[in-house]
Amino acid sequence: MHSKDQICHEDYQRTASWLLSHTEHRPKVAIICGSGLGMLADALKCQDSFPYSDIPGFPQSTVQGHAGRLVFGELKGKTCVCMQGRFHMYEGHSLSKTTFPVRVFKLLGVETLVVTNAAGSLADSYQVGDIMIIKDHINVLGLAGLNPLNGPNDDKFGPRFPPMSCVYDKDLRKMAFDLCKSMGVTQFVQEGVYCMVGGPNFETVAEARLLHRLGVDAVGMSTAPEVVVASHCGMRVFGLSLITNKVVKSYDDGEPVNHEAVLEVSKLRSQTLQSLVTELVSQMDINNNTA
Ligand SMILES: O=P(O)(O)O[C@@H]1C[C@H](O)[C@@H](CO)O1
Ligand SMILES: Nc1nc2[nH]cnc2c(=O)[nH]1
Repeated sequence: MHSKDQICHEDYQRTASWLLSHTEHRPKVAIICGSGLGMLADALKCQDSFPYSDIPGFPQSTVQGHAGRLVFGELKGKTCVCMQGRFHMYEGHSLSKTTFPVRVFKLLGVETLVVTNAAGSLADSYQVGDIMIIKDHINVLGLAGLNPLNGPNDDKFGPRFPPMSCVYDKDLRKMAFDLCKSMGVTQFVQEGVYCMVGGPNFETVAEARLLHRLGVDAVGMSTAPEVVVASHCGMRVFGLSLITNKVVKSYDDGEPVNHEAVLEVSKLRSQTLQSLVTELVSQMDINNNTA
């Protein structure tokens, strides 16, 4: 490690080598679980799991609803690695630390990243409990110059100036929507734009109105940096937001949100989300090389 915030290729390599020597799983898909969505990992068979505190170089999870475990295993015969708990900038991590696992996954051989999050809705037609397939994102922090790719570019991962105009894979989005049809759940499935803000406070009414006018459908405090880093190193990306609350856009009514309520709603759709992600991974066109 060079300085507190600067992470070099060897740091990622060291963590990846440690993991490769502690599990025989060789994942092609990585799944990042959002707040209260850690149960996605419960569907993995033949699990090897590691608390983040045991993994050299890994940051620690500090948020309730993020267990802080890396779980390797199989979803319908496809080898995956699942983060039960992610890292947010508001916890005090640098953006390069919050995205550290994504580059480690790349070195493990992961080709597809599935991101999930809990988010508040701005779109008037959305309901609490809706699942939003992420079509695109607005990275407020990135627009303001806070980007995990800041600093010297690591050409071994990707180019200095990566495009971001088609990040969320169109085929996977269609596959997910078709799966939702066959599961009979399209009445609560949406497709929309996710916006990442820094948090940890939820939005003021004026901020909510601004985001709404910008075309944001759902807002949260994560995901965009992970997706930027994954896309930079050539991974295919698929994302889901679970709408846990409606963001208050009025001074006269609306229930102020809190994290406990967010976690409570996550439970409501846990089974559907688990089935959707499992089926999606099982239908993905990936070569499953086991060690
Ligand atoms: O990790 P995610 O983005 O799912 O977590 C969301 C955003 C905040 O961390 C938290 C607020 O309840 O949930
Ligand atoms: N920023 C933000 N993040 C969330 N995560 C879950 N709900 C919300 C919300 O309303 N706003």
